[in-house]
Amino acid sequence: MTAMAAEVEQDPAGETRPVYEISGLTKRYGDFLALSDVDLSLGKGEFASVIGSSGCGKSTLLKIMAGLMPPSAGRVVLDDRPVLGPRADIGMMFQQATLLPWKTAIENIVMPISIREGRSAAKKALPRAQELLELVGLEAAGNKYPDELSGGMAQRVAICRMMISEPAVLLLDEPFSALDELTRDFLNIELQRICEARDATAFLVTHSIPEAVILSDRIFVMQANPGRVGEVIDIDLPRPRSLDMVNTQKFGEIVSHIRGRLDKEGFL
Ligand SMILES: Nc1ncnc2c1ncn2[C@@H]1O[C@H](COP(=O)(O)OP(=O)(O)OP(=O)(O)O)[C@@H](O)[C@H]1O
Repeated sequence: MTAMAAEVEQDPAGETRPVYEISGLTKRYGDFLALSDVDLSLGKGEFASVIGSSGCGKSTLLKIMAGLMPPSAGRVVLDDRPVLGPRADIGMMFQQATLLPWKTAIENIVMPISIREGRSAAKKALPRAQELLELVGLEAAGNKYPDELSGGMAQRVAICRMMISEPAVLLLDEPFSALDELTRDFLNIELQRICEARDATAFLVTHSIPEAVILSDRIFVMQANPGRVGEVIDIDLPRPRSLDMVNTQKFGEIVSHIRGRLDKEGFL
């Protein structure tokens, strides 16, 4: 971030400006209370994760944040505008890359532009797509089709597709959980690098405590019945994070603290 951008993004107290503000969020499915009075805000450039037992409402929260589902009560505001439906400034990534098999990698990356702004805008975005491919180390793979890519390569193409619209926020629903552990570790470090390079704000749903700790500035620990934020944990490990940090005492302490919180809620 440049010095000027830093001035714009920080308030006089030095706090990072919130880009996402969620207040009093409640979601009912019929009589079932899935989320109760969730408040959270994300600062510009912050990486936050949400972790919690199965069924505590993580995906529900993410879908509401993405504008894919309305809340029963409460507000979601992104960059001072209420989120009332899907928006170009919200990037999403799921467990499966869901690339179109009949399009090349680079054509898949510009697909969101093509849908929103038409084919000529998508053509103009090709050099930007190539830059993104370079950012994820796939500069030679632009003309490959999805069935010629490994699972890890396909997810890196999906990262580029998410980034092409320069979203203000990235909503990540267990994006690497279907991949083998080595690829997953590698892509987590890649994701950190990309977020830092773009000063992106990210919100990750994960079932992996170490993954949440290695990536996050803050972790929201959710509790179930009804789904709510039980604890917010600041992760003050230095950045950039590296995989060898998992062997440090501090990392171990943070992981066991979170595990203790989740065990009480029936996690694992
Ligand atoms: N469309 C729906 N209708 C009724 N109940 C639902 C619906 N979607 C989710 N639920 C319920 O709401 C609760 C929260 O679901 P959600 O998928 O948000 O949890 P989660 O924390 O993401 O779970 P997991 O970690 O298993 O993916 C669960 O008890 C689920 O059964």
